[in-house]
Amino acid sequence: MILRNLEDAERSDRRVVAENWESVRLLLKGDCMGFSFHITTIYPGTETHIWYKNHLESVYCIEGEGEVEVLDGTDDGGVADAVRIGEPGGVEQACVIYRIAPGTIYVLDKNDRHILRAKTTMKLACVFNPPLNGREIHDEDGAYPLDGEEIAG
Ligand SMILES: CC(=O)NCC[C@H](N)C(=O)O
Repeated sequence: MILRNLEDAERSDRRVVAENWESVRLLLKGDCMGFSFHITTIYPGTETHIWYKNHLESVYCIEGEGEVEVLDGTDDGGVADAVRIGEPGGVEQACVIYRIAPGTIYVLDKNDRHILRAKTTMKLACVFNPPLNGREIHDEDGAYPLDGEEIAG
C-alpha cells in the first residue's frame, strides 16, 4: 500500500509551480499504478491553453468556479447549460463552453484542445493516463512529453 499526505507533499518536490497553476503530484509513474493523481490549484483570473496530445485527463472540481472551452468541436455532450459558439457543421471557430463548479468532472477523452479559465481559485483533482513522471510543465502547445524528469523515491 502507498500512503501520502497532501500537506507533506506540498513541502516536497511533488509540488510543481507554473505560471497559471500549481500542482501537487501525489501519485506518479514510479508508483506503477498506470495513472497519476494530482491536486491542482488554478490561479484566479487566468486563462490557460491546453492540449494534452500524449495523455488522457479527467478533472474533478473540488472548489472554485471557472469554465472550459473545447476547441475544434461542437459536441456539447448533452449538457443542458453548455454554451455553444459558432454554427454546427464545419465552421472553423465552432466550440462549446462548459461551466465548471464543485462536483463537476470534465474528461478529455479525445485529447481535446481546450482553454481553461478560472474565475476564482480552483482546486481540481486530476488523473492522467499514461501517468506523469514528475516535474513536467506545459510546452508551447500546452502538452506534456511522454518521458519527463522523474522524482526519485
Ligand atoms: C487542469 C489541468 O490540467 N491543469 C494543469 C496542471 C495539471 N493538472 C497537472 O497537474 O500537471
